[in-house]
Parts: sequence; C-alpha cells; structure tokens
Amino acid sequence: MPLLEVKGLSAAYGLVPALHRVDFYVDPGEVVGILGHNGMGKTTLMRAIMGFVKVTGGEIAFDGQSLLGQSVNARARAGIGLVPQGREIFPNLSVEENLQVGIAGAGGDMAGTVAGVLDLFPRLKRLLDRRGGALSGGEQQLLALARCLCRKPRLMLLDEPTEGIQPSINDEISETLQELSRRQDITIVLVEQNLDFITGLAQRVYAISNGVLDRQIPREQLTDRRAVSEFMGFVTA
Ligand SMILES: Nc1ncnc2c1ncn2[C@@H]1O[C@H](COP(=O)(O)OP(=O)(O)OP(=O)(O)O)[C@@H](O)[C@H]1O
Repeated sequence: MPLLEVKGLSAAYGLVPALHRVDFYVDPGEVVGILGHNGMGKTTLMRAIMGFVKVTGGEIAFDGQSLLGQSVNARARAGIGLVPQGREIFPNLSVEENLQVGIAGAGGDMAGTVAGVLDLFPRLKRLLDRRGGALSGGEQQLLALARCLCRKPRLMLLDEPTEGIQPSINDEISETLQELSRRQDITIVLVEQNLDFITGLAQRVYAISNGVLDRQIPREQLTDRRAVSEFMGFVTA
C-alpha cells in the first residue's frame, strides 16, 4: 500500500483553479520528485497535503487514512512534516534553540533527538550557537530540514530546497537527504525546478504543469532535456 496516495485532487484560490485532478502515489521509503516551473502549482500541492490549502475535490490518503477534514496539527501528529519554501526558521534564536523549539514540551528525550538529527548535519554541529538569521541561505535550508526531522516525520514534504542556494551547498543538501533516506525509515516528496538535483535524488519523477500532474517522467528520459521540457509543458524549438 502506498504511504501517500493523491487521487483526483483539485484546489483553487477563490475562483482561480490551482490544481486539477492531481494523481500520484508514494511508496514507503521512496524519494519521489515533482518537477515544475514557477507558478505551476508545486507549493499549492505541498500545502494542500499538509492541510494549509482547502481542496475542492479528490482525495489524499496517508497510510490508508483520508487526510481530508484533518487539521494541520493532526496531519503533523500522523507523521507528515513540511519544509516550506523560504526556510522557515527563527532568525533570532540560535541553531540549537531552533532545533529545540519545535519539540519542546512534546515529551521524550529532547537532547537525544536533537543530537541524533545533528549527526546528519556536521555543518550545523559547528554552528550551534550562531543565530539563525546569521546563517547563509544554504545553512538556513539545512537548519530547516533538521528542524523538521526533530519532529520525527514518516513523510517529509520538501518545497524547493535548492531555491536560491549555491550549487556547493546543493550537493551537501542532496547528500544529506540521500543519507537520510538510506539510514532512516523516511519517505520524501520533493518539488523542484532543479532537474539535476531531482534526478540525483528521486527514484521516480513526475511533472506538474499548470496545476496538472498526471504523468511520471520515465527514468531514461530524465537525461534528455528536450524530453523533460516537453513533460514540463514547454516544447523547445
Ligand atoms: N494565496 C494565493 N492566492 C491566489 N493565487 C495564488 C496564491 N498562491 C498561489 N497562487 C497562484 O496559484 C498558482 C500556483 O502557485 P504555486 O505557488 O503553487 O506555484 P509554484 O509551482 O510553487 O511556483 P514557484 O516555483 O514560483 O514557487 C499560481 O498561478 C499562483 O499565482
């Protein structure tokens, strides 16, 4: 059974449609990529799964249970974690405090959880006392990923983790996510415009274009930029 199954999902902002009958699934342990240009509906899709965007039709099932009608908090408790675009961190808290703040009061071994997550982020380990706002964009993205992991999600939704980030840190983010998917029982859905990043990580890749997501890009075509452009809704000359 898929861990996440999205069927015929539609969403709109007022009268303007943003997602049209989106269909895809993610099996447990997979890294699935969704490739799309600006404004094609990637963020809307991630936010709809997390419960921030009202859906107008279709179904989202997580672990066999419908998510529709469930609050954002209930979805988070069920094991879904969103790392939003724009690296949601607290700029005035230190790196260490940023990691603690989301799980304070949740019970359990907070120090152990933070230490376990930091094992995957050697760069952050060296910056524990640095204010979030004084980190580079790439370091902030690593911190946003680490913050999400402290809540021990089973499914991570990543909204354009490489946006505006230096290629050198992209490689580090990619390696961290690869290591994470090898080491832990975690499933990842990643929306991106960055083809190289997505093909380096994802086992399967879908294309989203104008809110329509119904086609997986065959693995062997991911190296053919013209074919990928066509899947993304732009036919090159
Ligand atoms: N709050 C909103 N109100 C009205 N329209 C919106 C809102 N948010 C997004 N849209 C519109 O919905 C469509 C999809 O936007 P979305 O942010 O999901 O795209 P995206 O693929 O994530 O783009 P980007 O790569 O630029 O972040 C766009 O046409 C956008 O203008």
